[in-house]
Amino acid sequence: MKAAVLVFPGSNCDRDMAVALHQAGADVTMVWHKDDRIPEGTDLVAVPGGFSFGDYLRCGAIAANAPICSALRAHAERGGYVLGVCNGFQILTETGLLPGVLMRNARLTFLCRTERLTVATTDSPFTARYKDGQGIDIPIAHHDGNYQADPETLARLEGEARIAFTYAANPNGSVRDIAGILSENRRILGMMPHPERAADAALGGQDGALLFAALTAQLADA
Ligand SMILES: NC(=O)CC[C@H](N)C(=O)O
Repeated sequence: MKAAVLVFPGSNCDRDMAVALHQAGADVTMVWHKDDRIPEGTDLVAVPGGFSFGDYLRCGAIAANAPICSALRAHAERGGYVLGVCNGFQILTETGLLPGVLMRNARLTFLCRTERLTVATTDSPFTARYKDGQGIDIPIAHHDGNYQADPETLARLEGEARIAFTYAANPNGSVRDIAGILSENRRILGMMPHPERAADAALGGQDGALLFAALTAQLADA
C-alpha cells in the first residue's frame, strides 16, 4: 500500500502517523501543504492531528484551503482512501469530504486521556479487523472534538451504518456519542481519537494497530 501523510504548519502527529502506517507495512511519503499534487499511485492519504495554522478561525479551516486539499479532494473523488485523525477529521469536515462539524468540547477544556470506544461497524476497510461492538482504548487530545450534525445527516449516518466508533463515556458532548464517521463509499474515515498513539506496545496500547493492519491488508494488492 502506498500512503501519503499531509503536513501543515502546526501538524504534530504526522510522524506518529507515518510510523504507524510504516509498521503496518505501508510505503509512506510525507507531503507538504503547499504541494499541489499527491504522489502518483497513492492509495491512502492520511491527514494527521495537530494544530494546523494555530487553530486560527476554526480548527482545520485554513488547512482545508491549502493547495494540497484540492489534490486531496480529487483523490477522494477518484475513490481514493482517506484517514483523518483529530485535526485531520476537522480538516475533512472543513473540506466537505465528511459531513458535520467539530465544535468546542462541551466543558470547554482541552482533554488529553485514553477513552474507551465502541466499534459501531466492522463494515469498512478501517474497522474490518475489529469485532462488532468491541471496546477499544484509544487516546484523545483535543479541545474541539464535539461532533454535531443536523438531524437528517445523523439519520443518514445511522441508517447507512456510517458511524464507525462511539465513545463509551462521552467526554466532549458529541451528538450520539460519535467519535468517528465514514463517507458514503466507506473509503474516508474521520475520527477524533488517535489510533496512531495506540499502535505499538511501547506507546502503552495496541488497540489502534488493528485499524492500520486492516487498511494495509485491504490495500496490499491495490
Ligand atoms: N490532537 C489534535 O489533532 C488536536 C486538534 C485541535 N487542535 C483541537 O485541539 O481540537
